[in-house]
Amino acid sequence: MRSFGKKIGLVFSDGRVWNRTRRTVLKYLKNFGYGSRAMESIISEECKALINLRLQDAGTTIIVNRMFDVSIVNILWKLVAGKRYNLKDKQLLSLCNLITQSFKVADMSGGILNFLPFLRFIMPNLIGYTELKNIHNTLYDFLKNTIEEHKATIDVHKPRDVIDVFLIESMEHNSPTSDEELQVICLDLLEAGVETVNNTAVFMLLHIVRNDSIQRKLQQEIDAEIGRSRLPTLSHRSSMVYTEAVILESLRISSVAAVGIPHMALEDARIGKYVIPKGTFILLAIHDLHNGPYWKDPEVFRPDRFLTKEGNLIQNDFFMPFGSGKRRCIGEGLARSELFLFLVHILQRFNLKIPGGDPMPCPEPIDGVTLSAKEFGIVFEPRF
Ligand code: HEM
Repeated sequence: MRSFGKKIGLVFSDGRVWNRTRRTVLKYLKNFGYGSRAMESIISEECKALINLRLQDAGTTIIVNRMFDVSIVNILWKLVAGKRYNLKDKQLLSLCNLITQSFKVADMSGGILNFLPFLRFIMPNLIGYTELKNIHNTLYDFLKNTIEEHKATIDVHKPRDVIDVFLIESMEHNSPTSDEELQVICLDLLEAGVETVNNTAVFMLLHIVRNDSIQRKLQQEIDAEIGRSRLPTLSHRSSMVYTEAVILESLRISSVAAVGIPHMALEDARIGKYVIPKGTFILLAIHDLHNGPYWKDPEVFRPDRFLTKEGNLIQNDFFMPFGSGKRRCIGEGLARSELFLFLVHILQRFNLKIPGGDPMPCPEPIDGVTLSAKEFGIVFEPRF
């Protein structure tokens, strides 16, 4: 339903289609700076724009739940579609809103629609089919227009972005990527890359605003390593282990990709006393793994659990927010760079306060394809 009745794209495909698509997408993203200094400067520009926006509304209550959406799309879209949107752009905000809505209609198992698909003929409204269909139609209209605009202005000798390279490849080869495939790949990147990072960043702010001492410690590290006038860069990461530990602890306690992305057993298998027949649909219980007894006090937000006594970061086999193995997330590097730069830019410039009269924001998540925080506000108080 999400991919024109075919198993295409990156996130929900498998076998040869998946293999080819994953390799090609990564290659093309890297051609346009993915994982390089160019990527860092794109993230930095978006951080600066976000800080300017927060300076304009400093001192007032900001509902932060969708605060990073447009910045994150801009970072990804600069590589994929060569485009940037104003942080208040109405069309983009409404598209992000649609993605958020679609992530709440179902969960990663696909919900009732996935297990009893015939129900879409009997009660399409009740099981969310109609809503999902409408949302996907609008998202695909947007992507189709974006691809058409590229076709109209393309110069085959000067590809501008990932969409251009896919189109040129299609013109030059016998087994081209169809427009439908390209649309699904773009949707995969948007859906996998925006909600996950936004929701993690929002949970990170939530845990920080709930814990004054953690906020102070972060600001002390920022002041000591970067100061107030220098621009934060990714090179500061290696010396800012407490900040890194706060990011890891946010990824642990509020694991937004709670059950990862569905896998399938390719062969009959046995795990302990369980037999997993070939073809079984499998979800990873990432959120449970990260909040289970191994962590001793899993319900406490305690970044120090990721630090040794000497202050080095601890690698942990029980920690896999980006999955594991061949299908591991392709956006881990980007997501971690975004989380670091968002956090450091914000706390360099602002104290985060719970608005007077508001209760402490609640870390209990809302269920969905990715977990999200319940609505809460923050006052951004300039530090200087
Ligand atoms: C905090 C942010 C993120 C989290 C927690 C996250 C988590 C995950 C997880 C758990 C998986 C499934 C891995 C598995 O099955 O083993 C995954 C897959 C994926 N992620 Fe992310 N992700 C994040 C950000 C991103 C970003 C920024 C992008 C965009 C570039 C992205 C693109 C993808 C794609 C395309 C896949 C499917 C890979 C495949 O099936 O080959 N993710 N992610």
